Amino acid sequence: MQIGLIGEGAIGRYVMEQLRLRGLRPQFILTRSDHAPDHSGDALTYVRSVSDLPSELALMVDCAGHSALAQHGASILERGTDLVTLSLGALADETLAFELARAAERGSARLHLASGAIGALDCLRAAKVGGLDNVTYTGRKPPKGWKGSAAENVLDLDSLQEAATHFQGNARDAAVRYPKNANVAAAVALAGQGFDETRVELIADPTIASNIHEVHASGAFGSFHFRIAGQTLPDNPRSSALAAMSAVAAIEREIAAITT
Ligand SMILES: NC(=O)C1=CN([C@@H]2O[C@H](COP(=O)(O)OP(=O)(O)OC[C@H]3O[C@@H](n4cnc5c(N)ncnc54)[C@H](O)[C@@H]3O)[C@@H](O)[C@H]2O)C=CC1
Ligand SMILES: O=C([O-])CC(=O)C(=O)O
Repeated sequence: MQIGLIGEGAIGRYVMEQLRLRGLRPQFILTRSDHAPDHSGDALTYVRSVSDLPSELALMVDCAGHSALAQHGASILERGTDLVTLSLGALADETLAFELARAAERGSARLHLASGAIGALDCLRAAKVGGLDNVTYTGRKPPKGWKGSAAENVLDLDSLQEAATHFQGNARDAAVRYPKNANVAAAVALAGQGFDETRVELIADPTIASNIHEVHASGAFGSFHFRIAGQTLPDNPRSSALAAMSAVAAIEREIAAITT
Protein backbone atom coordinates (compact mmCIF):
# COMPACT_ATOMS: atom_id res chain seq x y z
CA MET A 1 0.00 0.00 0.00
CA GLN A 2 1.27 3.50 -0.88
CA ILE A 3 1.41 5.48 2.38
CA GLY A 4 2.33 9.11 2.93
CA LEU A 5 2.90 11.07 6.13
CA ILE A 6 2.36 14.69 7.05
CA GLY A 7 4.92 15.91 9.57
CA GLU A 8 8.17 14.43 10.75
CA GLY A 9 8.19 15.55 14.36
CA ALA A 10 8.26 13.24 17.39
CA ILE A 11 5.16 11.29 16.31
CA GLY A 12 6.00 11.27 12.59
CA ARG A 13 9.47 9.86 13.26
CA TYR A 14 8.08 7.17 15.55
CA VAL A 15 5.49 6.20 12.92
CA MET A 16 8.13 6.07 10.18
CA GLU A 17 10.34 3.78 12.22
CA GLN A 18 7.49 1.43 13.15
CA LEU A 19 6.31 1.27 9.53
CA ARG A 20 9.88 0.49 8.42
CA LEU A 21 10.02 -2.37 10.97
CA ARG A 22 6.79 -3.74 9.47
CA GLY A 23 8.00 -3.46 5.88
CA LEU A 24 5.47 -0.68 5.28
CA ARG A 25 7.81 2.19 4.73
CA PRO A 26 5.97 5.41 3.85
CA GLN A 27 6.83 6.64 0.37
CA PHE A 28 6.11 10.33 0.83
CA ILE A 29 6.34 12.97 3.50
CA LEU A 30 4.41 16.18 3.15
CA THR A 31 6.49 18.88 4.77
CA ARG A 32 6.05 22.57 5.44
CA SER A 33 7.38 24.65 2.56
CA ASP A 34 9.97 26.26 4.88
CA HIS A 35 11.18 22.88 6.14
CA ALA A 36 14.33 21.33 4.70
CA PRO A 37 14.38 17.50 4.76
CA ASP A 38 16.91 16.25 7.28
CA HIS A 39 17.23 12.70 5.95
CA SER A 40 19.92 13.33 3.37
CA GLY A 41 20.49 10.26 1.24
CA ASP A 42 17.12 8.87 2.27
CA ALA A 43 15.02 7.40 -0.52
CA LEU A 44 11.82 9.04 0.70
CA THR A 45 10.34 11.72 -1.50
CA TYR A 46 9.53 15.01 0.20
CA VAL A 47 6.61 16.89 -1.22
CA ARG A 48 5.36 20.32 -0.33
CA SER A 49 1.81 20.36 -1.58
CA VAL A 50 -0.99 17.87 -1.98
CA SER A 51 -0.94 18.37 -5.75
CA ASP A 52 2.57 16.82 -5.77
CA LEU A 53 1.30 13.54 -4.29
CA PRO A 54 1.15 10.57 -6.68
CA SER A 55 -2.33 9.50 -7.74
CA GLU A 56 -1.86 5.91 -6.52
CA LEU A 57 -1.35 7.03 -2.92
CA ALA A 58 -3.87 5.07 -0.86
CA LEU A 59 -3.43 6.49 2.63
CA MET A 60 -2.12 9.68 4.21
CA VAL A 61 -1.38 9.94 7.92
CA ASP A 62 -1.42 13.34 9.62
CA CYS A 63 1.14 13.47 12.44
CA ALA A 64 1.62 17.24 12.21
CA GLY A 65 -1.14 18.97 14.17
CA HIS A 66 -4.22 21.12 13.67
CA SER A 67 -2.83 23.53 11.10
CA ALA A 68 -1.74 20.66 8.85
CA LEU A 69 -5.19 19.06 8.95
CA ALA A 70 -6.77 22.43 8.16
CA GLN A 71 -4.26 23.10 5.37
CA HIS A 72 -4.23 19.71 3.62
CA GLY A 73 -7.11 17.59 4.92
CA ALA A 74 -9.87 18.57 2.50
CA SER A 75 -7.69 18.36 -0.62
CA ILE A 76 -6.36 14.93 0.37
CA LEU A 77 -9.87 13.58 0.92
CA GLU A 78 -11.28 15.24 -2.17
CA ARG A 79 -8.64 13.54 -4.35
CA GLY A 80 -9.93 10.20 -3.03
CA THR A 81 -7.14 9.39 -0.55
CA ASP A 82 -8.10 8.16 2.93
CA LEU A 83 -6.61 10.16 5.78
CA VAL A 84 -5.72 9.08 9.33
CA THR A 85 -5.35 12.00 11.75
CA LEU A 86 -4.23 12.59 15.32
CA SER A 87 -5.35 16.24 15.15
CA LEU A 88 -8.81 15.53 16.55
CA GLY A 89 -9.06 18.86 18.36
CA ALA A 90 -9.14 20.64 15.00
CA LEU A 91 -12.68 19.28 14.56
CA ALA A 92 -13.85 21.65 17.31
CA ASP A 93 -13.92 24.16 14.44
CA GLU A 94 -17.34 23.35 12.98
CA THR A 95 -16.56 24.93 9.62
CA LEU A 96 -13.45 22.78 9.21
CA ALA A 97 -15.33 19.66 10.34
CA PHE A 98 -18.03 20.38 7.73
CA GLU A 99 -15.46 21.00 4.97
CA LEU A 100 -13.66 17.75 5.76
CA ALA A 101 -16.90 15.76 5.76
CA ARG A 102 -17.93 17.31 2.43
CA ALA A 103 -14.51 16.65 0.88
CA ALA A 104 -14.59 13.02 2.06
CA GLU A 105 -18.03 12.58 0.50
CA ARG A 106 -16.92 14.16 -2.79
CA GLY A 107 -13.78 12.01 -2.95
CA SER A 108 -15.44 8.83 -1.68
CA ALA A 109 -12.67 8.80 0.93
CA ARG A 110 -12.72 8.53 4.73
CA LEU A 111 -11.20 10.52 7.55
CA HIS A 112 -10.13 8.11 10.30
CA LEU A 113 -9.66 9.52 13.79
CA ALA A 114 -6.82 7.66 15.52
CA SER A 115 -7.57 6.93 19.18
CA GLY A 116 -4.43 8.82 20.25
CA ALA A 117 -3.21 8.88 23.85
CA ILE A 118 -6.47 7.59 25.36
CA GLY A 119 -8.49 4.38 25.40
CA ALA A 120 -12.10 3.36 26.21
CA LEU A 121 -13.46 5.24 23.19
CA ASP A 122 -15.18 2.05 21.99
CA CYS A 123 -17.00 1.89 25.32
CA LEU A 124 -18.07 5.53 25.08
CA ARG A 125 -19.28 5.12 21.48
CA ALA A 126 -21.44 2.15 22.46
CA ALA A 127 -22.70 3.83 25.64
CA LYS A 128 -23.77 6.87 23.60
CA VAL A 129 -26.34 4.70 21.81
CA GLY A 130 -28.29 4.18 25.04
CA GLY A 131 -27.74 7.76 26.21
CA LEU A 132 -24.96 9.34 28.27
CA ASP A 133 -25.71 11.48 31.32
CA ASN A 134 -22.28 12.73 32.18
CA VAL A 135 -18.77 12.51 30.70
CA THR A 136 -15.75 14.17 32.24
CA TYR A 137 -12.14 14.07 31.10
CA THR A 138 -9.16 15.04 33.24
CA GLY A 139 -5.74 15.50 31.64
CA ARG A 140 -2.73 15.64 33.93
CA LYS A 141 0.84 16.16 32.73
CA PRO A 142 4.13 17.14 34.35
CA PRO A 143 4.81 20.90 33.98
CA LYS A 144 7.22 20.37 31.03
CA GLY A 145 4.36 18.71 29.14
CA TRP A 146 2.46 22.03 29.20
CA LYS A 147 5.36 24.17 27.98
CA GLY A 148 4.33 26.27 25.01
CA SER A 149 0.62 25.93 25.86
CA ALA A 150 -2.01 28.27 27.30
CA ALA A 151 -1.10 26.89 30.75
CA GLU A 152 1.80 29.33 30.69
CA ASN A 153 -0.68 32.24 30.77
CA VAL A 154 -2.04 30.97 34.10
CA LEU A 155 0.85 29.21 35.86
CA ASP A 156 4.57 29.60 36.40
CA LEU A 157 5.38 26.08 35.24
CA ASP A 158 9.06 26.28 36.27
CA SER A 159 8.34 26.96 39.95
CA LEU A 160 5.25 24.79 40.45
CA GLN A 161 5.41 22.82 43.73
CA GLU A 162 2.01 21.09 43.66
CA ALA A 163 -0.68 20.10 41.18
CA ALA A 164 -2.52 23.10 39.72
CA THR A 165 -5.57 23.27 37.44
CA HIS A 166 -5.10 25.67 34.54
CA PHE A 167 -8.28 24.91 32.55
CA GLN A 168 -11.84 23.96 33.43
CA GLY A 169 -14.53 24.10 30.80
CA ASN A 170 -15.92 22.20 27.86
CA ALA A 171 -14.03 20.13 25.30
CA ARG A 172 -14.54 22.69 22.52
CA ASP A 173 -12.74 25.45 24.41
CA ALA A 174 -10.04 23.02 25.57
CA ALA A 175 -9.40 21.80 22.02
CA VAL A 176 -9.17 25.32 20.60
CA ARG A 177 -7.01 26.73 23.41
CA TYR A 178 -4.66 23.73 23.67
CA PRO A 179 -4.08 22.49 20.08
CA LYS A 180 -1.04 20.42 21.07
CA ASN A 181 -2.40 19.13 24.39
CA ALA A 182 -6.15 18.58 24.27
CA ASN A 183 -6.68 16.23 21.33
CA VAL A 184 -7.61 13.61 23.91
CA ALA A 185 -10.39 15.88 25.18
CA ALA A 186 -11.62 16.04 21.57
CA ALA A 187 -11.41 12.24 21.18
CA VAL A 188 -13.56 11.77 24.29
CA ALA A 189 -16.02 14.41 23.06
CA LEU A 190 -16.31 12.95 19.55
CA ALA A 191 -16.90 9.42 20.86
CA GLY A 192 -19.33 10.50 23.57
CA GLN A 193 -21.34 13.58 24.45
CA GLY A 194 -19.87 16.03 21.95
CA PHE A 195 -17.65 19.10 22.27
CA ASP A 196 -20.08 21.27 24.21
CA GLU A 197 -21.30 18.77 26.83
CA THR A 198 -18.01 17.05 27.69
CA ARG A 199 -16.46 18.57 30.81
CA VAL A 200 -12.68 18.97 30.85
CA GLU A 201 -10.09 19.73 33.51
CA LEU A 202 -6.40 20.18 32.65
CA ILE A 203 -3.77 19.98 35.39
CA ALA A 204 -0.02 20.58 35.62
CA ASP A 205 1.40 18.26 38.26
CA PRO A 206 5.07 18.34 39.30
CA THR A 207 4.66 15.10 41.31
CA ILE A 208 4.07 12.86 38.25
CA ALA A 209 6.36 11.60 35.50
CA SER A 210 3.80 10.46 32.91
CA ASN A 211 0.76 11.87 31.08
CA ILE A 212 -2.29 10.73 33.05
CA HIS A 213 -5.63 10.76 31.25
CA GLU A 214 -8.88 9.88 33.02
CA VAL A 215 -12.45 9.53 31.79
CA HIS A 216 -15.53 9.18 33.99
CA ALA A 217 -18.77 8.38 32.20
CA SER A 218 -22.28 7.48 33.29
CA GLY A 219 -25.52 6.84 31.45
CA ALA A 220 -28.12 4.20 30.66
CA PHE A 221 -25.34 1.60 30.28
CA GLY A 222 -24.08 2.11 33.86
CA SER A 223 -20.80 3.87 34.61
CA PHE A 224 -17.09 3.48 34.00
CA HIS A 225 -13.81 5.04 34.96
CA PHE A 226 -10.77 4.77 32.68
CA ARG A 227 -7.26 5.88 33.66
CA ILE A 228 -4.02 5.65 31.73
CA ALA A 229 -0.52 6.74 32.73
CA GLY A 230 1.23 7.14 29.40
CA GLN A 231 4.98 7.35 28.82
CA THR A 232 5.91 10.33 26.70
CA LEU A 233 7.97 10.23 23.51
CA PRO A 234 11.67 10.87 24.19
CA ASP A 235 11.82 13.90 21.89
CA ASN A 236 8.53 15.58 22.85
CA PRO A 237 7.45 15.67 26.53
CA ARG A 238 3.98 16.84 25.48
CA SER A 239 3.09 13.78 23.41
CA SER A 240 2.35 10.30 24.76
CA ALA A 241 4.00 7.38 22.99
CA LEU A 242 0.57 5.71 22.80
CA ALA A 243 -0.62 8.50 20.47
CA ALA A 244 2.12 7.61 17.99
CA MET A 245 1.39 3.89 18.47
CA SER A 246 -2.28 4.52 17.74
CA ALA A 247 -1.41 6.05 14.36
CA VAL A 248 0.49 2.87 13.44
CA ALA A 249 -2.42 0.76 14.73
CA ALA A 250 -4.81 2.80 12.57
CA ILE A 251 -2.66 2.12 9.50
CA GLU A 252 -2.54 -1.60 10.31
CA ARG A 253 -6.30 -1.55 10.65
CA GLU A 254 -6.61 -0.04 7.15
CA ILE A 255 -4.61 -2.90 5.70
CA ALA A 256 -6.01 -5.83 7.69
CA ALA A 257 -8.66 -8.14 6.26
CA ILE A 258 -10.17 -8.62 9.72
CA THR A 259 -10.23 -5.66 12.11
CA THR A 260 -10.84 -5.48 15.84
N1 LIG B 1 -4.68 12.59 19.47
C1 LIG B 1 -3.75 12.57 20.43
O1 LIG B 1 -3.89 11.89 21.46
C2 LIG B 1 -2.51 13.39 20.26
C3 LIG B 1 -2.38 14.26 19.21
N2 LIG B 1 -1.23 14.99 19.05
C4 LIG B 1 -1.17 15.91 17.91
O2 LIG B 1 -0.06 15.54 17.10
C5 LIG B 1 0.69 16.68 16.77
C6 LIG B 1 2.14 16.30 16.50
O3 LIG B 1 2.74 15.84 17.70
P1 LIG B 1 4.34 15.71 17.78
O4 LIG B 1 4.87 14.93 16.65
O5 LIG B 1 4.63 15.26 19.16
O6 LIG B 1 4.77 17.24 17.60
P2 LIG B 1 6.14 17.82 17.04
O7 LIG B 1 6.11 19.28 17.37
O8 LIG B 1 7.29 17.00 17.51
O9 LIG B 1 6.05 17.63 15.45
C7 LIG B 1 5.15 18.29 14.63
C8 LIG B 1 5.73 18.27 13.22
O10 LIG B 1 4.73 18.67 12.29
C9 LIG B 1 5.29 19.59 11.36
N3 LIG B 1 4.21 20.43 10.83
C10 LIG B 1 3.48 21.34 11.50
N4 LIG B 1 2.58 21.91 10.67
C11 LIG B 1 2.75 21.33 9.44
C12 LIG B 1 2.12 21.49 8.18
N5 LIG B 1 1.16 22.39 8.00
N6 LIG B 1 2.53 20.71 7.14
C13 LIG B 1 3.52 19.79 7.31
N7 LIG B 1 4.17 19.62 8.49
C14 LIG B 1 3.79 20.38 9.54
C15 LIG B 1 6.31 20.36 12.17
O11 LIG B 1 7.28 20.98 11.33
C16 LIG B 1 6.90 19.25 13.03
O12 LIG B 1 7.94 18.57 12.34
C17 LIG B 1 0.47 17.63 17.96
O13 LIG B 1 0.64 18.98 17.58
C18 LIG B 1 -0.96 17.34 18.36
O14 LIG B 1 -1.87 18.20 17.71
C19 LIG B 1 -0.19 14.86 19.92
C20 LIG B 1 -0.28 14.00 20.99
C21 LIG B 1 -1.46 13.24 21.28
O1 LIG C 1 -0.10 12.98 24.20
C1 LIG C 1 -0.86 13.19 25.15
O2 LIG C 1 -0.69 12.68 26.29
C2 LIG C 1 -2.08 14.02 24.98
C3 LIG C 1 -1.97 15.19 24.09
O3 LIG C 1 -0.91 15.77 23.89
C4 LIG C 1 -3.20 15.67 23.45
O4 LIG C 1 -4.29 15.30 23.91
O5 LIG C 1 -3.11 16.44 22.47
